[in-house]
Amino acid sequence: MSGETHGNGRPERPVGAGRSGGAGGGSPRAQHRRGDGGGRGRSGRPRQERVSPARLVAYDVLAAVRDSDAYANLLLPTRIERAKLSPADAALATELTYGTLRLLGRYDAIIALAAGRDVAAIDPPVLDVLRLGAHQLLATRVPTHAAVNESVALARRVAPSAAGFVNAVLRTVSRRELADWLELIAEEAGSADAALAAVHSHPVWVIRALRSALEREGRGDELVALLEADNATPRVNLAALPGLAADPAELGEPDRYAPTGLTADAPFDLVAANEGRVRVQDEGSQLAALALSRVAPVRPGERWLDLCSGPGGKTALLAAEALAGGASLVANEVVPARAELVRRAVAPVPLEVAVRVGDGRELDPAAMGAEGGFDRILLDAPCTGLGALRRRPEARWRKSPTDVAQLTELQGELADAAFTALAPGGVLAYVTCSPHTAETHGSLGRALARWGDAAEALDTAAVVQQLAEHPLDLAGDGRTVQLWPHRHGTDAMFIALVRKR
Ligand SMILES: C[S@@+](CC[C@H](N)C(=O)[O-])C[C@H]1O[C@@H](n2cnc3c(N)ncnc32)[C@H](O)[C@@H]1O
Repeated sequence: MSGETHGNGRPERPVGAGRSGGAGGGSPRAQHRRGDGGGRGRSGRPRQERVSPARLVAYDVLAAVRDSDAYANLLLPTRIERAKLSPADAALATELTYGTLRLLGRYDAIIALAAGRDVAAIDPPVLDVLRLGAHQLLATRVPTHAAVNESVALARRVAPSAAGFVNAVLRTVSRRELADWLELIAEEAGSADAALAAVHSHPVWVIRALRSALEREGRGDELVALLEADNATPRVNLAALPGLAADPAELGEPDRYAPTGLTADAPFDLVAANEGRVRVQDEGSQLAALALSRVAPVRPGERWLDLCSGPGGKTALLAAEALAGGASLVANEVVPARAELVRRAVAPVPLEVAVRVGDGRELDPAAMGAEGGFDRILLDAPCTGLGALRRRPEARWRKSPTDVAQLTELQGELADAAFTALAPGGVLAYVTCSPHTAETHGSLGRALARWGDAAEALDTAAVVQQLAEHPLDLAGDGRTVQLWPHRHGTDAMFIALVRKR
């Protein structure tokens, strides 16, 4: 990790001195005027130095995330393919992109100190070059000279007149170890939460939401472990569709909890060889789908609904379970492109899964082939996704508390529609990939209050413990299950099973 090869001397002057002057002196715009970005050849034209293709791809994705709200996990693979990167370069591009996006809050605090100015005063393309450079210097084994020189060369391409500024800021960054910088940015922060936010690179409101979710379990002291887990690269976890693929133990290393889950040395080869019957899927997502399919033995002819199914990861697992038990399955999704992904996800399962494109709040079970209602409904509700921050590196910077208010309203409406569409005796699984208590206990608790005696909260923990391969360390009264990245190695999935009386 950090500090193995880069210089660790002291800065030539205290970082605080940068407050007035900062590295490189003057604003990047002033440098544009002075032209101390250098980088002109004899012809007077800007020099085009070679930048490694991996760094170009990483910069390209950061720029698209910034300018076009792109999703790094969707864009990166296509950019890697287009640039024909070797496996080693693809791994570097992935590390640089994901690492920089996850730790962007930390790097911005460091860059602000090193540059002596707020990052808002730095042109966005220049800032992205600095963030990429800071990540290489502070979190990778890239040698200092390579990290700085490549960043300066990149700056010459995307913001030529700021090359000198980039050089100066990154040289300042390189003069301290990561631990020193973390101490400094914590000291500079205005409050304890702001210090946690800067050091662990999460927005303050997310830190508070995660703390409150942990404190609800009496485990507030696990906050830092959770923040660290959010910043780590998650393992590539697979699901072997039961009855359609070989057992996890035959394919690789079985997961600790999900009976369908595994890891493998060459996961993508395994996925390709199994043509959709082995899929990439978080272990917690598998447990959520299985909690519904295994809450009780399946009676042949049962009718199941996956209400918010795109892109279809849980639908595929439910489809395999429905096929084995003789149930039917309808998948609903409001976004047509995501419904198409659901169709692709279920294609390898030899079960006729009807995929409906529509708003889950407007359901007519009879028109969907379930006269009298569905026997099992999965509501994997749209949510902030705060439980999957390791997987969606830019997500933490895109969400805001306003989203929570809008989403909890939608969650309540979808839950009411799902409960109405249940047959008497039917079971609803309310699931979020967020541990935010407003989206978990808040949305669920209000729904249960509305449904009154018609609803019975089941012992979800007992169901999940029963199906898991090893006992899970769970908190709470059993009516809900909250999984955690730092405790279970899964996304922070929330699962609650409710029966309609
Ligand atoms: C958390 S994701 C579901 C993930 C999915 N279960 C899986 O495992 O792949 C929530 C989905 O709900 C969809 N959605 C949002 N609002 C909806 C609505 N009103 N009706 C139906 N689906 C909706 C979103 O487009 C998104 O695909």
